[in-house]
Amino acid sequence: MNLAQLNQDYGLAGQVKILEGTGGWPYLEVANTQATALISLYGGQVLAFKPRNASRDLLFVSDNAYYQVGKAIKGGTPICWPWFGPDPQGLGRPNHGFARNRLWEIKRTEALPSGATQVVLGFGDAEDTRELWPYAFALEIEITVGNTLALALVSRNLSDRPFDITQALHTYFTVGDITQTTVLGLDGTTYIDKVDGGTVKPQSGPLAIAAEVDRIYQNVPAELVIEDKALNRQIRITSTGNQTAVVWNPWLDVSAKSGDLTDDAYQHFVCVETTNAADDVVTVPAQGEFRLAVTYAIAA
Ligand SMILES: O=P(O)(O)OC[C@H]1O[C@H](O)[C@H](O)[C@@H](O)[C@@H]1O
Repeated sequence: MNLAQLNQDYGLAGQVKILEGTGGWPYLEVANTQATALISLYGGQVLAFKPRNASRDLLFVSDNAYYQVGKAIKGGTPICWPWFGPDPQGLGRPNHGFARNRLWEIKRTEALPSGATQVVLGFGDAEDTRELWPYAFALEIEITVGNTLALALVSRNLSDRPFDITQALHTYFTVGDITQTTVLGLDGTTYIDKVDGGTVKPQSGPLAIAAEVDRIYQNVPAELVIEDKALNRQIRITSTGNQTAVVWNPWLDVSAKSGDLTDDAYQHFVCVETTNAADDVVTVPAQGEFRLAVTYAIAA
């Protein structure tokens, strides 16, 4: 990949620089008056986002993350697409689909009048995707770096028949101390408990995390909040296009067994994922599109 050419085509003076980074592929370094961010072309994912007035990054990236073609980067904002979780047809295709395991392209970059910077990445079907999933598509992620971080995942169906997808914006949030972290907004919903054989259970009150948590929450509201007492901040998650949200923390045993997590990693992050998961399947009509969007705001 020709970095000089990428910078000429997509660099924005004082806002966007394209550099080669870990793994040997290009990254976009965004810096504007409101925030800084680091975006990897591999996976099409944001690895760092810090508003100018924030003391800690919004996002968590594992110290043991893989930066290897064919593997997912553990941290930031991975994209699970065109399915969430294990292969829905049990054919042995990769967990969470193929979007997080490939290089994306830069589609456009723009300095917005608000002072924020927008970066749009995408990729479409190719021989290897058609072997895994037999549809023509164009997938784009619109990333807006400003006082908040906004993501919109747009799935375009270029085929002449509908397709079904499940998907996730599988974001890893930095927390000061998981034992002093709660997730608000889920009270009164039900969840599929993946650590208890998929039993459906009611949620009552805030979600405190004191063991492995892997849950698909159903009929979630548009706003969820991570309350982080140790860092003395809240992360407000506002989404559209989803009826489900996944909360995941691996806790000690799973962290210790995962090659791309340090043993104590679970203490420092929680995933609150904006999803179309379980029964929240999206059908994208032939030649149609679907938009899943989320905004993350840090509040004191
Ligand atoms: O390790 P990964 O394939 O990245 O998956 C990490 C996690 O993603 C989601 O949160 C799923 O609900 C979990 O079951 C899974 O363990």
